[in-house]
Amino acid sequence: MDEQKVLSIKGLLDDTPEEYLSHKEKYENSIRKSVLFYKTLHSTEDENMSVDEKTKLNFRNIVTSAIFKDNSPFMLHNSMFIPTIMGQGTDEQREYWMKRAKNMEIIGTYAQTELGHGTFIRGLETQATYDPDTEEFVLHSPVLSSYKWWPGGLAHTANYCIVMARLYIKGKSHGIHPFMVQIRDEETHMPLPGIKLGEIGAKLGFNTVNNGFLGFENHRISRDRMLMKNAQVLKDGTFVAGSNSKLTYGTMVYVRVLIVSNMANMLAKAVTIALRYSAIRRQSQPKPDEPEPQILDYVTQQHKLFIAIASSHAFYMNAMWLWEIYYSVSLQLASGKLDNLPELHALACCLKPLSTIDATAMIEKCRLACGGHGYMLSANLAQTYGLATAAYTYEGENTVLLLQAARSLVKAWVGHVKGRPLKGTMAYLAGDSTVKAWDGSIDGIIQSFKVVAIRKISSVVKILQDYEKSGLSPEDAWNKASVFLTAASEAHGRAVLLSVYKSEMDKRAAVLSPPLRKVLLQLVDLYVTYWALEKVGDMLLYASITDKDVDELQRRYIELLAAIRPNAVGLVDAFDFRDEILNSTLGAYDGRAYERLMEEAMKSPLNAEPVNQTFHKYLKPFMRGKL
Ligand SMILES: CCCCCCCC/C=C\CCCCCCC/C=C/C(=O)SCCNC(=O)CCNC(=O)[C@H](O)C(C)(C)COP(=O)(O)OP(=O)(O)OC[C@H]1O[C@@H](n2cnc3c(N)ncnc32)[C@H](O)[C@@H]1OP(=O)(O)O
Ligand SMILES: Cc1cc2nc3c(=O)[nH]c(=O)nc-3n(C[C@H](O)[C@H](O)[C@H](O)COP(=O)(O)OP(=O)(O)OC[C@H]3O[C@@H](n4cnc5c(N)ncnc54)[C@H](O)[C@@H]3O)c2cc1C
Repeated sequence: MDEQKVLSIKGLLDDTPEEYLSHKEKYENSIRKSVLFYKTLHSTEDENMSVDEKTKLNFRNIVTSAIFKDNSPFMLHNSMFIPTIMGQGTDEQREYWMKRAKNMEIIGTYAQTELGHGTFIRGLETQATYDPDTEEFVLHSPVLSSYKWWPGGLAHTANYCIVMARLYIKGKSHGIHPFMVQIRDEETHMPLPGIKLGEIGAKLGFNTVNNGFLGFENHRISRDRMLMKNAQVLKDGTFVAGSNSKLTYGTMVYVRVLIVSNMANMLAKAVTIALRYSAIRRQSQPKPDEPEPQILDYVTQQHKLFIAIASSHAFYMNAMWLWEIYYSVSLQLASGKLDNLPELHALACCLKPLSTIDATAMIEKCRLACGGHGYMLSANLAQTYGLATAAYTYEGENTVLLLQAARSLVKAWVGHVKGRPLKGTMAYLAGDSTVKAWDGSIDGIIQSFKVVAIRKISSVVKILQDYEKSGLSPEDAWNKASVFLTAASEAHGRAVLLSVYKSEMDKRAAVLSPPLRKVLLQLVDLYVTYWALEKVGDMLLYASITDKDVDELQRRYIELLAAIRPNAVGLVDAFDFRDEILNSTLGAYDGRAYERLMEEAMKSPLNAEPVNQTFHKYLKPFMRGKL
């Protein structure tokens, strides 16, 4: 990614901090910058790109979107509108729409969630009724709850959008399908007739993404606006179903994979800020005859921050591994081979939740590790948290996705018990389900996490079966057991995260210099040891760990923190974020945090004058008893 080129764009960086702009000004400023950015670095994914190039592009989009401190109103254009055209359009539709979308002749978004439904896609109420007489679809929002609600860029930015709507033909519902809908006039940008648009209001974050609402009043579109790669409606209204109704959910799988790499990037940003600040901040005097130490020398500070470095590496390695699987399954789907789609879906339903749960918690921990200055918006930690925590919810709320993964794990386990072979990332479920004696090596601990997953999956299946034997319906049994179903999915996800991180690092270790290999493998060791201590209950229950082993693990963990300390600043410098991307008074490379805090403070509009006009208008009369 040519950051120099991006950062050389005049006007891209803010003179007035966004914090002091109004809600409306923030949006307008973000549009201004997005246009500048795209004009200079306009690039989108090309279907002929190699896996590596595609992944770099996704990373590039993620990194560049960081410039905005919040996300761009163009975000959905890149991350969902274009991927949906690519994944759901016929060759002809792709040919036409990809050209317009890539050239930014049109700006799109992805409108699926409604005021009344987000998780339950099969409950979406927006109607697309086929009229064979005119060969058109009539889009209609029958009730308020059917209004599209949330899509990024929908309010004032996009002039087209993918609408996920329920298809009706001759009164019969044929499920949810994607429709390309023009929502604003390309010249005037006015909403088209029968279309109501607006903004949903201020949020915890994402305040420049222009999330909006969309309602239809019998709005007509031509038949060729249904994206018909996976299912078709013929002129006479004949419906031709796709090979798998879930193929229309394909964009969500893509974004879930993208989110894992995005979490690696977000966490890397936050720990760079917090760790650099911890290297310059001195506080307290544990040794009376010595100067105040860097707070980075407090082991508790190392405990808060070093796991974030290792986790960012772990998410990155898992994301690159998952991208390979995504692209190979996508190629298989293109040739009609569907049998690896369930595994990809299950993996994305584990890794998206775990990476967002961990990243959100660790970004907040990075903020908390910076004391009062971490609470300043100019530190850019709160905003980073706001962006990350949104990913807990969007693209499939985490609980819901973990339950989806549990569906696959339960099916795999029941099949295994009946003698059906297990494959891919679930093959280990056929392995040994006991740990005779604790093995504290990295591979031994990873094996213990696999045993924990096996035991949690097998025990929750037993709970389900007992409930069903007692007369409960499968649905009620499932709901009753759902807390432990999500726990089983989390255990599987942990086992995958750990084993992929280790194996991907091992692959790379061979080409690393010995000093670099040593440091990176220390991070793997730290990650595995940290999680063994975090999940010590599971280790006691299922992995034969003794109190002596725990004591040994704790000492190893402390030694690892000490071993990593000398390289800690180098490890975050290696993320190679430029100051403009970090956008943080605390994280700048030169370490001049106090000067930057003061510089940013002086940009507050309140500091433009020594006495604010409210003194004469309110305070003085009030203090003189005259109000
Ligand atoms: C200028 C700079 C610009 C920079 C631009 C780029 C910046 C990029 C930065 C960051 C990257 C990320 C940013 C993305 C931003 C996104 C914003 C948010 C968008 C959204 O949120 S879009 C809406 C997302 N909504 C959801 O995800 C809804 C979640 N719900 C569901 O997915 C489904 O309802 C469900 C899966 C929970 C249930 O579906 P359903 O009821 O139909 O199915 P079930 O009965 O449960 O299962 C049946 C069966 O189907 C299988 N199944 C389900 N889903 C899938 C799937 N997706 N693929 C394959 N198979 C699937 C399921 O396993 C069952 O199988 P079995 O019967 O068990 O065999
Ligand atoms: C910042 C942001 C950006 C977004 N951008 C877009 C966008 O561009 N396009 C778009 O279409 N959507 C977008 N969304 C919407 C997002 O996809 C939905 O918010 C998400 O799918 C969750 O749906 P919901 O909000 O309706 O919550 P609900 O589905 O109502 O869920 C609410 C809560 O109920 C519980 N719950 C729900 N279902 C189950 C279940 N089956 N089992 C157990 N518990 C359950 C969970 O605790 C869940 O958190 C965005 C959301 C956010 C926050």
